[in-house]
Amino acid sequence: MENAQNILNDPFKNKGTAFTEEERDRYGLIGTLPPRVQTLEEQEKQAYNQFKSKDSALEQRLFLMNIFNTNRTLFYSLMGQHITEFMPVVYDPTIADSIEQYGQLFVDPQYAAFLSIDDPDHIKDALANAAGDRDIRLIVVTDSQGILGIGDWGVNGVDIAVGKLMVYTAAAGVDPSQVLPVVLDVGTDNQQLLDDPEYLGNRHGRVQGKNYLDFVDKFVAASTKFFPKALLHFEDFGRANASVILNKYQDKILTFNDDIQGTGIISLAGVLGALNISGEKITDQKFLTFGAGTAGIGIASMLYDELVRAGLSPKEAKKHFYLVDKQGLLFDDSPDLTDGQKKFTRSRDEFENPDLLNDLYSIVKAVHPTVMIGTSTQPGTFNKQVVKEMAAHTKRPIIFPLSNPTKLAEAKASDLIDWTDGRALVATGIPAGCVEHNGVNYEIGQANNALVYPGVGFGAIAVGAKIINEKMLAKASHALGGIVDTTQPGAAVLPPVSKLEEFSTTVAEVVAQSAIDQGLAKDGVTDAKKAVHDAKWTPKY
Ligand SMILES: NC(=O)c1ccc[n+]([C@@H]2O[C@H](COP(=O)([O-])OP(=O)(O)OC[C@H]3O[C@@H](n4cnc5c(N)ncnc54)[C@H](O)[C@@H]3O)[C@@H](O)[C@H]2O)c1
Ligand SMILES: O=C(O)C[C@H](O)C(=O)O
Ligand SMILES: [Mn+2]
Repeated sequence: MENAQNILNDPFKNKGTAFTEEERDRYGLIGTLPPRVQTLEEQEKQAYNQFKSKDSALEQRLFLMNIFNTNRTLFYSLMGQHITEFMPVVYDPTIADSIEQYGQLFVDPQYAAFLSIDDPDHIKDALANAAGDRDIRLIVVTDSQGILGIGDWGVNGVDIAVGKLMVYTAAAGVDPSQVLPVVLDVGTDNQQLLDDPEYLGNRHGRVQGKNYLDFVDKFVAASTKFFPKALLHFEDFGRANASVILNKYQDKILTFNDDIQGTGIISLAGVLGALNISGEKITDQKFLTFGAGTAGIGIASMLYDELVRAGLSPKEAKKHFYLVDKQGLLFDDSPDLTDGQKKFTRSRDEFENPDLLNDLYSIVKAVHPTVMIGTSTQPGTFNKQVVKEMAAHTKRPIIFPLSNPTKLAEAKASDLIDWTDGRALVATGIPAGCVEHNGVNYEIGQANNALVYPGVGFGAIAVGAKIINEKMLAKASHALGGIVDTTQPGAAVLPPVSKLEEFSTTVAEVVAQSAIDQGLAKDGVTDAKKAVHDAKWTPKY
């Protein structure tokens, strides 16, 4: 007979007061719980009332994490019913507050693996200890150098790995006992953390260069060996490392970079949705990406691939892009270009006064973009002057301020609608409420990779895909961008979070089908829908 406390303390097995009398007898639980047996529905009601009684989003989050830590079934059942309300609490933007205060708020390691660069010989042990006897199919790993837009948060970043995995289960139905959050603690350059007596990570600067890359390689080797069926999802690595790691591994193992690829897919989906509404063609658009880092380059690359798929030559496709970073508009001879940026630079002789193209307003005035996407971490930069200038030269300006969390967004949805008199087609990184303008209700799509990575990853895992490639990503974008109700005035460019579970299944199915069609699925898997259906976990006792 199992020890009662082992069951009650195991969030994957625990049902709390919902253990039936027969189960209490079988598992040696008699007398360890109050006598009344509750249903899942009764537990949910009581938990939801407690959730509602909390005064702040952070307190709500801490309460929900308490349930997560003790009973995964109850947590996900509750989240499934209140997905729109819970997403901003469990995930972005509230997750940013919990990351900043990780040491102060710490109560539970949440089954994560903490891998220390000071102890590389124990990578295997750490992974094995954290996984226990669980059959791991999905790993979200971060090194926390670029957490959302808030920068380097050292070991605290483990929360983003936990949070991304929560969305995987809530959205797509990944079995929560088959996931592993991992943080690579390579030190931190965040002085506030280094000075904080309550900081729980390695107290030294970030290890970089060869030693860092060797550590990442060791982690990849160990995790692919131990968990050969698992997808390795990279999250919030720094600008200098994210694309290097993706390029190194994307053709070799089942891996995915959310900030590059997930953000690329959701942005393309949003653009396709917007073009469905405006009736315009993608090949007629001029794209300006403001903040040409990990996400900005991921977005430009995904849009570029779409233009090529639409029939443009690589040379013509490239002409549709204008990348802006700290240096201003990026030219062939701009200093400090990253490899990703070099693919999309412009020539100075295209412009009358290239030396003046240092600020967003001047650039918008010179370029007349039709699509403007912000991944700059610079709040308020899509200001009235910039937006009015853009809107003066295009009928339906497509404007996506994507920087997270809330305090870093390039603009507020309501301002964009106001300044353009309802003409802008808007999506934001964080959730935005409906905007009323001149009697029309404008629904604002959320262009956050959370709307798409769960379906992509789950589809790939469900059919045992060998890799994730461009064709699968394109299928995911089109599946999402196609779910827009163009008949409704003020329609959103992306489907609502309330339907996250439904469209995550759609995305998973198209990705799974693409893997099968390309001969990249596991032998014997021929039916994508069935594979996705069979793999889906539902929160039930
Ligand atoms: N909505 C989403 O799904 C989503 C996904 C990924 C990232 N993001 C957000 O995008 C932002 C950037 O993330 P990232 O991972 O690409 O970070 P990053 O550091 O790789 O890129 C940020 C880029 O912005 C540039 N930048 C900084 N100041 C600037 C300025 N004044 N003008 C122009 N460019 C400037 C930086 O030089 C850098 O190239 C973050 O806020 C993040 O939350 C959103
Ligand atoms: O985490 C998010 O909300 C989206 C994205 O991955 C980000 O880094 O901002
Ligand atoms: Mn991210």
